[in-house]
Amino acid sequence: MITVDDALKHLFSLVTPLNSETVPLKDAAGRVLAADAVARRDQPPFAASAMDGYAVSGPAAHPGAQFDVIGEAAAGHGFAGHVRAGQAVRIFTGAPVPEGADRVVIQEDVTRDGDRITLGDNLGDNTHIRPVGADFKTGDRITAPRVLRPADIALLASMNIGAVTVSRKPQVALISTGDELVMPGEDPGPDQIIASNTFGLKAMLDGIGAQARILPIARDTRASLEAAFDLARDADLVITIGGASVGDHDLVGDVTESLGVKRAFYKVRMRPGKPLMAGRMGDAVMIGLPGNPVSAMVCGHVFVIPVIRAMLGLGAQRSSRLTARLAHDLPAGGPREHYMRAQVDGGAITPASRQDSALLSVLADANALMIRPADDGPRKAGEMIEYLAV
Ligand SMILES: Nc1nc2c(c(=O)[nH]1)N[C@H]1C(S)=C(S)[C@@H](COP(=O)(O)OP(=O)(O)OC[C@H]3O[C@@H](n4cnc5c(N)ncnc54)[C@H](O)[C@@H]3O)O[C@H]1N2
Ligand code: MOO
Repeated sequence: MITVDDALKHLFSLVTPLNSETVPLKDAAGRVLAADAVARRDQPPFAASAMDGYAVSGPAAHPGAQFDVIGEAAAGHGFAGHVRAGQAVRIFTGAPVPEGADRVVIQEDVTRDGDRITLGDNLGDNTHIRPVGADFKTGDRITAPRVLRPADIALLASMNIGAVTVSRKPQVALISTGDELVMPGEDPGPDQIIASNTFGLKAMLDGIGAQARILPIARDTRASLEAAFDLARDADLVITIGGASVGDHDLVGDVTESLGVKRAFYKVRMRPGKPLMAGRMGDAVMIGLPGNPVSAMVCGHVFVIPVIRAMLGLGAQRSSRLTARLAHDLPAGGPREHYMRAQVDGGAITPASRQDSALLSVLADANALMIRPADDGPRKAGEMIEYLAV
């Protein structure tokens, strides 16, 4: 059995980052920017008023000063003339500040009588003008790689970038294996249960920028499993679930081997998730996840998410760990690195009382996988311990 870190290293060595494609900006949220985006203009492109008021020459703006209003500047419609001594231009938020003016006095500080204004007593120092390029300048860059968040999309739009270069979405084929499984919504026989793992994993992987496809369930025969692999031919990542252990009906290892998969490893010193395997299947990475539902989801967090991120060009890094304070004492741990379903609340972490890897309800109640290193000694309440947020 190898360690989690070594298994991850093997997995990363199987990954080649995917190529890129160009997508319209409106479809780019959550995608990974694959080439720097370069601003095509200054923003604002002109000195702009930040408030509704009157544009005047700054030095003349003192309490009681009077000006003649000679025109108007609105957003989208600037004032063409020049503002001279004793003159003001009515101005609105977002409008270009006219030539000769370098200050906007907000309308709350002005009394207007016909076309004449008088400034009030509390003018302050703020010019209420946003200089050219205050937000960004032509040539400013958003650097790749970067997962595009809504704020990035708004910034790209403002830079007048209508389409962006992003990493292609990893295509993932998810194959459940086992005669006991039926799809959600179907009518299970007395010895059957519902396939849950492919659904949980699709949700997890689609959520980080992959495109996962749930294939028909492979039955416990070589022919059925081979047919499923055939359907997965164009995937970047082929994931099987179940059939990975040592039972008589656990066929994934045998079948993948006969299909030419060179196994990079089998079995990891972790709990849950021990019977994990991985290798290369043609151009694709193949990962065989254990069937127990919590094991499959934990392996998704620990291994599959980092693999997808590496394919997206985000680097070869394990999932980021946080730390929390143990809420109570723990007895010594076991020989495998243990990802315990846990609750983090106000900085304190409490592992669930039941840790059986079949219990999806416990996983759904958890917001953390608390990580106990292999052969961990007893722990005291208050000690800091690492976890993955889930
Ligand atoms: N003698 C031993 N038995 C087992 C060992 C072992 O070392 N020696 N390891 C145990 C561990 S740990 C795990 S994890 C399981 C994993 O076994 P498999 O990967 O072969 O998984 P299956 O036997 O096919 O299924 C296990 C369990 O999970 C259910 N299952 C499978 N696929 C799905 C799915 N898509 N959705 C929902 N549930 C699924 C399946 O019905 C079984 O109940 O082996 C232990 N045994
Ligand atoms: O490793 Mo199994 O995955 O402990 O349940």
